[in-house]
Formats: sequence, C-alpha cells, structure tokens
Amino acid sequence: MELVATENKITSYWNKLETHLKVSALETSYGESQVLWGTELEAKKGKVTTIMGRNGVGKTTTLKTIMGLLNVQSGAIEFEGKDISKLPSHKRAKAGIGYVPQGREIIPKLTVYENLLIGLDACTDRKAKIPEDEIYELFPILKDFRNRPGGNLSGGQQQQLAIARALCGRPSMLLLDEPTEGIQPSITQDIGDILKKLALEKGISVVLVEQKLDFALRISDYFYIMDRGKVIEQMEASTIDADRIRQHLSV
Ligand SMILES: Nc1ncnc2c1ncn2[C@@H]1O[C@H](COP(=O)(O)OP(=O)(O)OP(=O)(O)O)[C@@H](O)[C@H]1O
Repeated sequence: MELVATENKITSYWNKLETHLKVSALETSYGESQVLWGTELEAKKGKVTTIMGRNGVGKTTTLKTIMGLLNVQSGAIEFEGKDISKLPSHKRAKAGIGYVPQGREIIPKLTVYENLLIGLDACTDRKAKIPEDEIYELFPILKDFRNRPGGNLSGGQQQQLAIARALCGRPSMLLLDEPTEGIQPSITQDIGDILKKLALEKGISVVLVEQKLDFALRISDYFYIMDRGKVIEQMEASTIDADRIRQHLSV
C-alpha cells in the first residue's frame, strides 16, 4: 500500500464527515518538560476515532488536554465549532464531553449508584436524574450491584461503571483512556460492543486511546498513530494495514 496516496484518499473521505472535535497544533508541558509537540486530530460525529502509539508518546496527555485537566500551552481545541481551549474542565463536561480516565477512578467507598450520581455533575439541567433504564440496559451488572461499594467490583465491572458514570452527564462525545487495560477478554468484548452501539445508535462520538490492536480494529472508524508528542500517521479503518500499525506499537 502506497502511503501518501492512501492518506490522500482517506483524508478526503474523513474530511467529508461532520467534524465534532478538532485539535490543532496542540502543545502541552508538565512544568519544563514539553510532551505534546503540535498534535493534530479530528473526531467525527458518531464515529470511533482511535489514538494509538507506544507508551509515553503523549496519548493520555492529549486526552487530558482536550478535557481541560492540563493547560494548553499553544494550539486550539474546537468542539462543535467553538474554541474550548480556555474553558475549565467542568465547562467542557457540560458542553458535552464525557471522560473515562485511565485507571477508571471509581470512588471505592461509594456505592455503584452513588458513583453514578457523580456523573450528573456534568448535566446542564440541575434536576437531571440518572437514566437508570438506559444505563442498566447497557450494563445489567450495575443494576444487580447498585448498592454495593464501587471498590468491591472487579476491574471490568468498574470499567463499565466508569463508562456509565460518564454517560450520566448525557455527553455527545466520550473520551476513553485504555478502557480494556487489565480487563478479562469477555468484558473487553462487551465494552467494545457497547462503544460501537453508542456511536452507531446514539450518535455519540468516541475518542479512544488504546493499546490492544485487535480491540481497536474491531470498533474503530479511523486511526491516528502518535509518536513523540505528535501524530505521525493516520488512516481509515477499512483500508488499514495492521502490520504497519503494529510496527508503531512494538518497542
Ligand atoms: N504528571 C506528569 N509529570 C511529568 N511528566 C509526565 C506526567 N505525566 C506524564 N508525563 C510524561 O509525559 C510523557 C507522555 O505521557 P502520557 O501518559 O501522555 O503517554 P501515553 O502515550 O499515554 O503512555 P501510556 O500508554 O504509558 O499511558 C511521558 O514521557 C510521561 O513520562
């Protein structure tokens, strides 16, 4: 596959879709240490966009900067056509971006239901309630474990809870940081099905950081590969050269 020609073709396909999030020339630092060096990417409405790359290339930093957990040093982040790069994190959540962090960040002493309540903070309607029917249809185990402490759930169940908590904020976009990390294969499969369903049936745009190529190939529409703080390659899923991606993932 000839890369330049492929990229041109893909870009024209991807460009035709409605842009939901656009990250341009993004630079982010931890103190003196610059990590992002001009990251560029677009997430399209109702599509699954996946960011891959070796450990430490800046994938988590990209998601955290989009979410407002790290300051933008330079560059722009446009969400639904508006620059959100100066907004505090909670306003980005209210604008419709749901975040499922690496490691899940479930509050162990709170029950499943109480953890879900936290997700309501992102709702603009202060009287909003947990959409329990919708959540329990997607994640039946959370109904059974509604009154259990979050800390008693398995890693996979906690991951489902973290996604459910983000959905309680009624996001139009979900950012997920390695949702399959340390999770058994059957739940990984379920999570993949649910993310695809959210995109296809509810039009929720998904931005996924992922290390597991098989999982990513099953659900993604478009791939960005990062190295040393910037995107070095991008491709549409249907024309993907999996070996080429593997080369970028192996150390
Ligand atoms: N809080 C921090 N302070 C200083 N440096 C950090 C901090 N967090 C991350 N880094 C550094 O920033 C770089 C990018 O980290 P980041 O977590 O974004 O990478 P990643 O691609 O998500 O990797 P991984 O797959 O391991 O999560 C790494 O060199 C990391 O050591």
